[in-house]
Amino acid sequence: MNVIEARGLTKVYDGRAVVRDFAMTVAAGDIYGFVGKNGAGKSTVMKMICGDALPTAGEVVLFESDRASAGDGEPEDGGVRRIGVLIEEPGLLVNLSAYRNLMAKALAWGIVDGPARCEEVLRLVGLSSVGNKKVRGFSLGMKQRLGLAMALLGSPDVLLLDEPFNGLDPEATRAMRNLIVRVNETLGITVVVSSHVLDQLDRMATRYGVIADGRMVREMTAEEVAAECRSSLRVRTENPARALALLEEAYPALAFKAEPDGALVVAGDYDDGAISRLLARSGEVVRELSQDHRDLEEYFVELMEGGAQYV
Ligand SMILES: Nc1ncnc2c1ncn2[C@@H]1O[C@H](COP(=O)(O)OP(=O)(O)OP(=O)(O)O)[C@@H](O)[C@H]1O
Repeated sequence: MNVIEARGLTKVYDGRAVVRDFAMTVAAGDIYGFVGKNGAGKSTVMKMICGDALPTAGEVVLFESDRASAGDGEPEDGGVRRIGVLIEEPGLLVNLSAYRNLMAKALAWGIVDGPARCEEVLRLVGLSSVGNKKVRGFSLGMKQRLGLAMALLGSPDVLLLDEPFNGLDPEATRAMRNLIVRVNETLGITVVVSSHVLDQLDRMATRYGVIADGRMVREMTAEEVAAECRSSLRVRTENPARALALLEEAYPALAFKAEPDGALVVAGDYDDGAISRLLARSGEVVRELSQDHRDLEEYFVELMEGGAQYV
């Protein structure tokens, strides 16, 4: 089931479209890595999904039932209550304890059995031992985890987390990442997490969406991203045309590209040793045989900068 579907989503601020004809699909169970540069429109999209901002045009369908479309006026709750949100500052009252912050929200939301639920989410995010301490003394990482506890309070089916690693040190970043994976795996909560910390997304995202200039550049699975980033093999021989013919004949499942300098770039599930032996056996003089690895960051920067082909 798709838990979020955005279609033709557009948001205009002060006469400027900051999100344009935007499409996004998040399936149940995903950890959806939402990638984009500063100002690309990530927060605005997330606000439209959770009902904090109304779209100027287009619609967001939650849990496959219609909710917010342009010009609806006040959004109805067609699923918004099933979304937990951590966007920007968690809005904590620093003179109150973590527990009291949670209780204030539990009361405002009319959450049944508030005290037990607050204890439960504190335990979930690893803050039980400091639940009665004032938030004023919390580190940024603890505040972010409390923000996550607030988002979890209403037992959501989906979490929207906007830049949850911002400003966190490596240990707090790891704790936050582990927490996100745990709520996804053990509670079955679908998570949309925006971040430009790509190596963190790389360790948890099951799908990705890349936004540039307010538009969706591409959505893809983690496997598709891994395939794009897989190593390629660069082969330079004395007689490139003959080498290409030999390799194409021997390995029909691989992809070959001829570079302007005569080198062949081999992509796919290749065995570099076998290729080297084949060329040597056939009398081809190999001048270069090297692996070329495209890293994730490089790939996403390419997508964000070259994003001419929008979906
Ligand atoms: N309430 C608003 N009024 C006017 N312009 C806005 C408003 N909110 C966002 N913008 C503008 O919309 C654009 C997209 O902002 P948004 O915060 O959605 O981007 P982002 O991808 O989340 O970036 P960042 O990572 O920096 O938060 C920016 O140019 C921003 O200045």
